Order: sequence, then C-alpha cells, then structure tokens
Amino acid sequence: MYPIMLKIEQKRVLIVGGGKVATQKIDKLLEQNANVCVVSPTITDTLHNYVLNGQIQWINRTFKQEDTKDAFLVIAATNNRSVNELVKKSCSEGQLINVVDAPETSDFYNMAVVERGELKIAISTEGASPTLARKIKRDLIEVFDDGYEDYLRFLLKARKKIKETVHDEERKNYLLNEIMYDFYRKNEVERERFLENIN
Ligand SMILES: C[C@@]1(CC(=O)O)c2cc3[nH]c(cc4nc(cc5[nH]c(cc(n2)[C@H]1CCC(=O)O)[C@@](C)(CC(=O)O)[C@@H]5CCC(=O)O)C(CC(=O)O)=C4CCC(=O)O)c(CCC(=O)O)c3CC(=O)O
Ligand SMILES: NC(=O)C1=CN([C@@H]2O[C@H](COP(=O)(O)OP(=O)(O)OC[C@H]3O[C@@H](n4cnc5c(N)ncnc54)[C@H](O)[C@@H]3O)[C@@H](O)[C@H]2O)C=CC1
Repeated sequence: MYPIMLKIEQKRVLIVGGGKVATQKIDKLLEQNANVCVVSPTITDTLHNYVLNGQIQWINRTFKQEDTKDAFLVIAATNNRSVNELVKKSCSEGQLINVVDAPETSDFYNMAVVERGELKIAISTEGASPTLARKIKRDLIEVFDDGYEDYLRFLLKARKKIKETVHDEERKNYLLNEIMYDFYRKNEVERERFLENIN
C-alpha cells in the first residue's frame, strides 16, 4: 500500500450506513472539512446532531446503486456484507472506496493518527491489527507531547526566514539542522532568540 496525505476539503464523500463505525469515520472526515453525505435508514445520535447543525447531508433510506455517482471517496459501512459488496460494485474505477468489513476489496485503509498541529503521525498495520495501530498511537501521544505544535510553528517560521535571508549553502544547512535540537523544542525564549538572530 502506498501512503499519502489526501486533501479532502469540500470533496464529496459518501458513507453508506449510519452506525458506530460510520460515525467514527465521519468524525475524522469532518475534521478535514469534507462534504459528507450519509445514506442510511438509521443514524446514531451523534450523526443526528450533525444533520441538525447542517454539517452533513442525510439521505434517509437504504442504499441505491446510483448513490455513488459524483462521490470522490466512498465508505461502505453497513452491517450487511452483501450491501457493502454492492456499494463496492457500484463504484467506478476512479473512485476511492473503503469497505469496512472487507479490507481485501478496499482501495485504501484508514489510519490511526496522532495530530500535533501540522505534525501528523499516521500508523498502519495494513489491516493485520487495528488494535495495535491504536495502541501504538497511544504510545506516541506520550512521546510527542503538545509542545510539538508550537515547536513546528517555530520550525516553519525559522525555515522560511533562513531560506529568505541566508544565501550561503553551508550556513543554511547548518541552521536548518541546528533547529532540530530539543533545546529549541523545549525553550520558547531560545526560539525567539534564534529567529531574531538569523542573518
Ligand atoms: C483494514 C481497516 C479498514 C478501515 O477501516 O479503513 C480496518 C478493518 C477492520 N477493523 C476491524 C475492527 C476494529 N477496528 C478498530 C479500530 C480502528 N480501525 C482502524 C482502521 C482499520 N480497520 C483499517 C486497517 C488499519 C490498520 O490495520 O492499521 C483505525 C486504525 C482507524 C479508523 O477506523 O479510522 C481505528 C483505530 C483508530 C484510533 O483509535 O485512532 C477496532 C478497535 C476500536 O474500535 O476500538 C476494532 C475492534 C477490534 C478488532 O477487531 O481488532 C475489523 C473487524 C470487524 C468485525 O470483526 O466485525 C475490520 C475488518 C477486518 O479486519 O476484516
Ligand atoms: N473498519 C473498522 O474500523 C471496523 C469495522 N467493523 C465492521 O463494520 C460494520 C458496521 O459496524 P457498526 O457500525 O458497528 O454497525 P451498526 O449496526 O452500528 O450500523 C450499521 C448501519 O448500517 C445501516 N444499514 C444497514 N443496511 C443498510 C442499507 N441497505 N443501506 C444503507 N444503510 C444500511 C444501518 O441502518 C446502520 O445505521 C460491521 O460489519 C463490522 O464488521 C467493526 C468495527 C471496526
């Protein structure tokens, strides 16, 4: 499997089924501002709230093959294997599909993700053990604490300024490596000082 980051903002995502698993996937899609549409005769209370708040669209009935038309990405998340298979069959070659109970027929898997601002660490076991992926995520949450969010903002600023102001290649590389020291991650005052002294 080929790992990438996918821009999903405003893209049409169809979720078939409105249960526990659908809700878990939709939460993550909404965080990335996807345009989510759910087809299902029943939905969870959480999804109901999203409908009331205008955050998702809900088609209140069972799946029809034409529902997949116009979707960029599709998740078949019903508790009925043959319905999920039909959803997969209804997709065209170019559509990305995830079937929650049939990894072998999916184009992509969802990953366990640790987010610290711009830093995203995604874990996959390629379907072998989603629970291990979740466990590793919990371990990484401890290692990569909240501080990484500010640190990464600093790295972005510093990198930009170094590229704009330092033209000597050797010094540029020196400075880009210098900011990797934990010292800067842990100390805001040192970060400010570093930014002021770039020349
Ligand atoms: C292939 C994949 C396809 C996909 O869903 O994309 C898939 C498939 C299946 N999951 C199943 C079960 C569970 N999945 C979880 C949890 C997560 N599952 C996720 C991803 C993936 N799950 C993809 C591979 C990821 C990888 O391997 O790295 C995570 C990481 C991300 C996410 O869902 O967003 C998220 C944790 C996120 C977090 O904590 O951050 C739990 C635990 C829990 O819910 O607490 C259980 C119950 C325990 C168990 O069964 O192990 C079953 C059996 C269903 C059944 O028996 O009926 C199948 C189907 C099969 O294996 O055939
Ligand atoms: N990939 C993953 O991460 C995981 C996958 N699973 C699998 O996910 C599946 C769904 O699990 P849950 O969400 O817990 O089930 P659930 O019972 O909570 O929800 C099923 C949903 O599918 C809807 N549905 C049923 N027939 C439909 C149809 N013809 N058209 C549209 N919607 C329909 C139901 O109305 C309900 O909203 C299970 O088969 C399970 O094996 C379970 C755990 C994790």
